[in-house]
Amino acid sequence: MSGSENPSPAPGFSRRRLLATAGAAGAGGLVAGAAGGAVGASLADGDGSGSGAGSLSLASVGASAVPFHGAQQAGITTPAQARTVLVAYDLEPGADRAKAAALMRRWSDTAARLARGERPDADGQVGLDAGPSSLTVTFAFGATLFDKLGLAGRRPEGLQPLPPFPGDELDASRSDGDLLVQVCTDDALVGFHAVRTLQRLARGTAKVRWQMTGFARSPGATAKPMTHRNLMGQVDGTNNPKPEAPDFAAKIFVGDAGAAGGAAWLRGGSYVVMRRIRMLLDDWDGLDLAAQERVIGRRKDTGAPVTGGEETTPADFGARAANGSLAVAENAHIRVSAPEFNRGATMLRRGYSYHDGFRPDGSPDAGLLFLAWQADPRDGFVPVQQKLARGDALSPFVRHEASGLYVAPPGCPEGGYVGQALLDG
Ligand SMILES: C=CC1=C(C)c2cc3[nH]c(cc4nc(cc5[nH]c(cc1n2)c(C)c5CCC(=O)O)C(CCC(=O)O)=C4C)c(C)c3C=C
Ligand SMILES: [Fe+2]
Repeated sequence: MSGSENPSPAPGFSRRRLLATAGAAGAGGLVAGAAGGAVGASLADGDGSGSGAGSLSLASVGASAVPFHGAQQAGITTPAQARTVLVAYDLEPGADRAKAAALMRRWSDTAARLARGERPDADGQVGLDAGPSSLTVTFAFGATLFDKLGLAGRRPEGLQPLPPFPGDELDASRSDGDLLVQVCTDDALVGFHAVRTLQRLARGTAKVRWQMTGFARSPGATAKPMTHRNLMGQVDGTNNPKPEAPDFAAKIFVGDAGAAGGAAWLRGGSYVVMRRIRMLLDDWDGLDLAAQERVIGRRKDTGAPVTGGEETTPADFGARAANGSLAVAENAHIRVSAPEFNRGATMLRRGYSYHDGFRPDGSPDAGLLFLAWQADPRDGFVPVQQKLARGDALSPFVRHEASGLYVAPPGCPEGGYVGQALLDG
């Protein structure tokens, strides 16, 4: 049943009591846009004003809602929420196209309802009390799904296995998968609730292959909205492509060329590369500040290029130090990865930090769940990673431990479901 057919709000969370307030803060230079608008609601007071004695207001973080339906799926250009759970699924043996289509409809309907703050059927009540907390659920398909469903002829050309890269130490059991579900939210309990609900709905059709959990800054944790910091302490996301740039959509979403052949269903979709990248933080901590800044080519405190200015000042890649050497080193991460040195290769990086305890040697099992969205990985992640793996000053401090390439269909309208043009067509 779709959300529009059964718009039952969570107790104490009626639409009537939703009051528009300020917009959510953008992260990584992204604007909140329509999908990032926040709404505030009062749960316990009678008139919805939130001002009654003893009343409790649902804070803007909890009440903020991101629409599920739209031309593109939410969770791609949405400013990064505080939490993510990535869950990859494999189809159960014998699951055919009809079963996969039914699952995508169940998942889409439920994700839309959860994103509005409504409770799913047969709810375990974990989601009581909280608002949607900017929940987004984003669905994507791996190459193996097309083969298993007899849809090899409609597999888009960009969905080839990623080539091996020098230095890869990939764990197959935490890589790939027929389906990827990215759940993002500002509240961990809301995230668990969504993940658990979707997993229950998959029974009989798909089973979990792997799961990873990541985190970013919580809204309000910094004095003003700012680009996130990663676990190495760097400001990370500064030079992401900006949604307002004229070529943004062409670089990030699949256009006519990428939707050629049997892949017309993909127009408006996007490819996502997942890399679980462990940071060798004990080694990194052994570098002094100047050396750390040389590795990236940016200052740690402000995120500004080492050639001067502020965070958003373009790096001066031609500048030389007093001794004549390049100010942004030949192997500095921003020089090796920048679009201007990679034939314009562009991707929207929307990664999350992870920390899964400590390894037997005492080093943190921590790093970056790197997630990069692009119109075609052959013109985005692949050439850039080929270069980084060979000549990036950051490489000695990171290990790529898991990998996946998936294609996210375009968004769906109310009454439709994600992937419908492929699975029904
Ligand atoms: C293949 C693509 C990339 C991988 C893998 C990658 C890993 C990685 N990056 C950082 C930290 C930073 N990256 C920064 C910039 C940056 N990184 C990539 C690509 C990959 N990074 C690009 C395309 C860019 C933008 C370059 C530019 O145009 O200037 C930065 C600087 C700030 C920013 O612009 O975001 C940092 C810091 C880590 C720690 C990491 C692996 C763990
Ligand atoms: Fe990077």
